[in-house]
Order: sequence, then structure tokens, then C-alpha cells
Amino acid sequence: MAAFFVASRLWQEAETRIYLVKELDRRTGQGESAISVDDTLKVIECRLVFLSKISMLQKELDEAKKEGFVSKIPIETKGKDEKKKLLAVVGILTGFGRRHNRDAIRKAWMPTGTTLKKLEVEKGIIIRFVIGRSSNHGNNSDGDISNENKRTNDFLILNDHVEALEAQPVKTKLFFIDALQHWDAEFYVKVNDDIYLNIDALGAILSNHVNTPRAYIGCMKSGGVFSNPNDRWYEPEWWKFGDKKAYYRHASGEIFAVSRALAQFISINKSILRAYAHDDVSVGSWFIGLDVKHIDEGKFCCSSWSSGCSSNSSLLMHGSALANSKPPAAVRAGIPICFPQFGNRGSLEQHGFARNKIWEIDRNPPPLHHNDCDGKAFIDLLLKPSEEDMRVWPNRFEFRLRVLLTSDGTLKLISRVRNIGFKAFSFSIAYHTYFLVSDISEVRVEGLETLDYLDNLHHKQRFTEQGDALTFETEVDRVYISSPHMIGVFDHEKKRTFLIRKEGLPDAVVWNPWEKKAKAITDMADEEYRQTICVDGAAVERPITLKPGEEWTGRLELSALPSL
Ligand SMILES: O=P(O)(O)OC[C@H]1O[C@@H](O)[C@H](O)[C@@H](O)[C@@H]1O
Repeated sequence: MAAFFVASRLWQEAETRIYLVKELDRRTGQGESAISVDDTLKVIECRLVFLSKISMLQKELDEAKKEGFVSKIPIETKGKDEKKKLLAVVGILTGFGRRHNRDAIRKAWMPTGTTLKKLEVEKGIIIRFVIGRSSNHGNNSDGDISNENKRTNDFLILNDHVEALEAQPVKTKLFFIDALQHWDAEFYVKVNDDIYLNIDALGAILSNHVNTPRAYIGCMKSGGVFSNPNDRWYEPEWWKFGDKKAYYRHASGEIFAVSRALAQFISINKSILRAYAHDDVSVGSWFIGLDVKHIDEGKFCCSSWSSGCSSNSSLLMHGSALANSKPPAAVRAGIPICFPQFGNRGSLEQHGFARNKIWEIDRNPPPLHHNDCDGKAFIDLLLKPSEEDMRVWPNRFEFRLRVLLTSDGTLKLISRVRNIGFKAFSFSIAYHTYFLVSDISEVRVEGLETLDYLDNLHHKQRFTEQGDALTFETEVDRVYISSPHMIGVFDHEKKRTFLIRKEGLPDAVVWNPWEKKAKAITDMADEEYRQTICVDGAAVERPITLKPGEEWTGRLELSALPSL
């Protein structure tokens, strides 16, 4: 075979040489060429080598395409340059049972309707909820999303993706691929559907990195791999992470951005990119070995008041409140539990008796939902009615409260009230949460716009909130009815947002006593009303009724994030 190749090559060369000599003579009319025949042969040799290299490369390219290493779709450049490139596509990964979260996000930070379009045109930022299909295509869940989208027009539906909790890494991958196909942007940003985002600030951060090649921006972390199946972040393939079981550097999953080049890399290599149990770790793994610029952006460190995003974040514990309070007595600080009555809506003492009691430690609580076990630091408390309580409120109950601090700094309070008596009873409840703010005039509460509220300062009359967001210039004491699951308390001066997430607590109480009332409150210094805002997850307007043996659960989650 090799001999045949050499012989035929020599024959070709001899033939070419004779042809060339004749051709050169003809063109120059001279007996000798200005370029020697040998030189010309070198040029031809070169050309032949090039041609064969090109054909080899073409073959390799075809193979690579088959393997999925390179895109099969030619990258269109024509036409796209004429359009202005977008700054970012923000995908909020959501699910079928998450309608409340979406509504809360629409109310809290995501523009809707024409404002969404305006954001796109003026700031080059596209925002969409990202969702797949149900396993049983066309069922109610898909129909509900289609209907919601007809109204809101703010979804990116991944038709090739089947929704499942464990499929989040694949969904994140598909988001990048789909978003890239739809929009040509500098960055593609993935966010969870339970975070608060300041769009302007996001735009500013991303604009700073437009010229950074292959940027991967997020709250960068590494740390130990969770190898215990009971951990929320359990990684079944923990053994792949070496003896030290430590993650490589990756951006925390709540929010992170990748530049267009990285999104393209993901799109091209989709079939060979490995998905681990969680999307943040998976994305980090895809970039190992690439020349990627990991940008640690502290402002992306959401939901964490422990990991540097807000060093002095805390719930309100005024010095004066602590100094003056002597248990058992209500503290106007922290999170007193108002139970079984809210305010003076009943015959009991103001806010019920639970906040004035010493609760016992519950050493053996009945099991909780696994999502309520994701913190290493927690305490279980138990309140049972005393004889004195039974005299004023003759209902037999057990109130179990788990107070839990998750590893990402979220404070969770999970209440379970069980009727252990023989007759039904009704109760109201509020987590009377005191937040520490820089100055009440710098504070804005979002998520309550357009809602109806009962105004405690006007005989509990019903009004409708008119403003875009709630700001404070005077005393406020209101119960907002049927409020969203998520409410944001913004502190402009501190550039910090408290995020309140609640379940089983349809109402939200907002209270600031203002100057005059503050002076009358013994455990609040005269000026402390300025640093105080209470926003409570509550069930007030419609008390909760429990029949014998029934149990009610209510959850409150508080996190502090930097307002970008
Ligand atoms: O002084 P207390 O009993 O702790 O209550 C403080 C305030 O708590 C709020 O939740 C009520 O809506 C207000 O009416 C009340 O004044």
C-alpha cells in the first residue's frame, strides 16, 4: 500500500514537472523561468499538503460533530451584529407548584407587561420564568402554565425537559442552551424562584464584566462535599471528589451568570456535560480545565447573612428591650409569637398568652418534613396550656416550634399546633418579627401593593393599598389580607433586604409605632422607632380552625440579602 502511494506520487511529480517546464516556457517566452521549477514544485507541494490537511480537518470536524464536541448548527453571525446585543437573559427556574412564588416575584421585583418589554428595549435585559413540561404531556399542570403564560407572557418553556426535582442540573443546562438560541446576549443568568433581585444593580455588575473573556460570576465557594444521605445537599457521587471530599470552586446556585462564550460551550458540549446532584456544582464542574474567569461577586451571596454579604445583619434586639424585659413578659424585639389571639381581636390579653410563657424544650418532637431538617443548628420548643391558660381559653393544644438556622444563614420557624382535646377550636397567630433597619424613612416594603388591608388605626376598616411600595412617614398598623408568600423589606441606606417567605400564613402585619407611641412603650427608647419595622407573617383575618386530632403547620423563613 505504502509502495503504491510513493510510486504514484513520484509519477505525479514527474508528470507535473514536464507540464510545468512546458507551461513556463510558453508563458515567459524564455528558455528559463524567473521562478525555478524546483521552487514552483515546492509551492505546489505546499498547496497539496494544505489541501490534504483541510480534508483531514474536515473529516475530524465531521467526527467531532457526530460526537457532539462542536455545534452542528452553523453559527449565524450575519444579521445578528446588526441588532444591538442584549446585556443579559435572566432565567428564573420555577416549577409547577410555584405559582405563589412567581406572583410574589412579579409583585416584588420583576417587571410585568409593557414594563418587561421596556426593560428589554432600554436596558437589554430579558427576564423569563423557566419551566419544563410535565411527564404526562398536556395534563393540567402544562395547561395551567400555558394559561398563566397567555396572561403574563413571561415564560421560557423548555419543551424537551420533563420537570422533576432531581432534574434541576439538566434544566439549568437546557436553560442556557434555549436562551442562547432565542437571544444573543452578553450574559445568561440563572436564578432561583425564591430570591430577590435588584435588576439595576445586576445590570451594573454585568456591565463591568462585558469585556472579561469567559466570565463566570457568582458567590464563589468550594468546601466539603455532603456525603451523608440526610444532608439537604447530599451528593450521591461524593466519592468522586477525592480523599478530601472537597468541591472545586463553583458559584452558589441561587444566582450566577455565565458569559456568552461559556453558554456556547455548554450548548455545544451538552451531550457530554455531567450532571451531579445539584446544578451549581454541576456547572462548576463543566468549567474545570477551561480558561474561565471565576468572578467572586459578594453581592450574589444571597440568603446568607452569615457568609459576608451583610456582616451586621440581625433581627432587632434593641439594647433597651433586652435590658428592660423580665421573663415571663413580652419582649418588643426578636420574634414574639402572638397566639392564640392577634392584637385585641378577642377576649384574651393583647396578642394572646404564648409570648409571655416560658416554653419547654421538646426533646422528642414528632418527625418533621425533611425540608425542615436542613439545618445543623436548631431547637425544638413546646408550649402546652397551663391551668391558668385553660381558664381563659379552655382548649387543649400542643404548640411545637422548631427554630432552625440553615447552613446558608436562613432562619426558619416552623410551628405545629395540634388539637389534643375533644372539641374544635379556632386561633389567630402572628410571628411578630422586629427587623433592625437604618432609618424607617429609608425603608420600603414590597409585595403588598394593591392588596386590601385592615387598618388598626381606623377601627380595622378595610382599605386598598395604592402605592407602588409601602414607605413610612407616620405611624402604620395594618393587616394586609391574602398577601404573597414572599415579601421584601428594603433598607436603602444599609443596602440590605430582608426577605420574608411564609407558608400557611395568609396575612402580613406591618407596624411602626412612630414617635408618639414609641415614647409610651417602656422597652423601646424614644428614638428606637426609627430603627424598627415589624412585618409579621400571620393568620389574622380568618382564624384557623382545628377539629380534635387535627394539626396546623405554618412556616416563616427570614433571610438577609445585600440589595445590590
Ligand atoms: O405593644 P405590643 O403589645 O407588643 O404590640 C405592638 C403592636 O403590635 C402590632 O402587631 C399591632 O398591630 C399593634 O397594634 C401593636 O401596637
